[in-house]
Amino acid sequence: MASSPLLALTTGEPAGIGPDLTLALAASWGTLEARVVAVGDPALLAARAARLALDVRIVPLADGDPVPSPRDGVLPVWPVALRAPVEAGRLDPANAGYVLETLDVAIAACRQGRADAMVTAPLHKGAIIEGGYPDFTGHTEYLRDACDVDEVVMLLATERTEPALRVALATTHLPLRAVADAIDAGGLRRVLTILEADLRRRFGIARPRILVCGLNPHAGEDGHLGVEERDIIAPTLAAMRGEGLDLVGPLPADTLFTPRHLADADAVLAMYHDQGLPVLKYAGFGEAANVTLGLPLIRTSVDHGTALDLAGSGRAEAGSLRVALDVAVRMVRGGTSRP
Ligand SMILES: NC(=O)c1ccc[n+]([C@@H]2O[C@H](COP(=O)([O-])OP(=O)(O)OC[C@H]3O[C@@H](n4cnc5c(N)ncnc54)[C@H](O)[C@@H]3O)[C@@H](O)[C@H]2O)c1
Ligand SMILES: N[C@H](C(=O)O)[C@H](O)COP(=O)(O)O
Repeated sequence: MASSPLLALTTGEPAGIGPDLTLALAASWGTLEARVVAVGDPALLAARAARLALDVRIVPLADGDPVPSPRDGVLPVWPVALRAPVEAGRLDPANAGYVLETLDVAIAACRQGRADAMVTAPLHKGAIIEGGYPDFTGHTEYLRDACDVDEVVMLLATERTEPALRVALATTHLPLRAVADAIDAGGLRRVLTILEADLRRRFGIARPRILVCGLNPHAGEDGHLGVEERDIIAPTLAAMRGEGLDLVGPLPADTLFTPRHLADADAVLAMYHDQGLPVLKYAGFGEAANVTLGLPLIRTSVDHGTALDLAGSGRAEAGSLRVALDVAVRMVRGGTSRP
């Protein structure tokens, strides 16, 4: 029998809730149809397990050791050494290099065929930047550069809604002031091309219908409240419709996210982070996954951040990490129409 998919789970910011959530899942893997190897510091994980009173045995693996099938109370680990001691809830930028090394280990494993997908627990962007990586803006952009591709697309998805809600972003981690300048026809075309292709390839949707938000209030009000819809978004959508894509818009974002529009949509493309993600998180926080499209590997993540206020408390909820693992398994298996 073929072995189940192998997921490399990076444990994220060591002072945050990533270690806690990883351990909570390892205490009881449930119906997970995959093997999981955590990527992180074994001593950190053992200390956090003790603090949380979780009965989880940390099993560091050496290069080439097989990753066993999941067993409750056992967490296999590909070891990466912390750079500085960790106190739950207190950031130390000295560990920026540690966090990035966990990503590098998982990326290499996926690219070399030693893992089928990577799943990432949250990191703290500010701590990475202050730790000596001033250009860092997030996993999404780091993966784009590490995999040497020009463009990637951030998509968050939840099944808590009916139908499932998937929201992709035309721009990711940018100051709001820079958003309008970042929207151009070439970039929008690249994002839509990746989104449409990966909805087919990774999610098994034969002909995805994508709703596209305008940038400005009321989608620019015919050019009276902004010109990006008239000059960039509408012409790009028209051209790509002519190439066979099922694109609707640009629609006013305030009413796009209503049941009438969403009923037959496979995804929404929002123009910027806080146009799309608050809606997705309002609908599905704790039961959503973040997926990076356009990569030569599969990467999923949680829908939340490092929650420093909860680290080490036992009060962080592992629902989104569990969804991220399940979505990765489905993507490895060649896609599904959901989520
Ligand atoms: N995938 C990722 O790596 C990722 C995702 C989002 C945010 N971040 C980063 O995390 C850091 C903190 O971001 P933030 O404060 O905006 O968001 P956050 O998600 O860390 O916290 C927002 C609120 O949600 C709560 N919360 C978050 N996760 C929870 C969980 N699993 N269970 C229960 N409550 C939870 C927190 O306690 C807090 O009240 C930032 O550096 C941000 O960039 C990383
Ligand atoms: N934009 C994401 C969210 O709000 O959930 C988050 O910042 C994570 O981004 P990366 O996966 O690029 O780190």
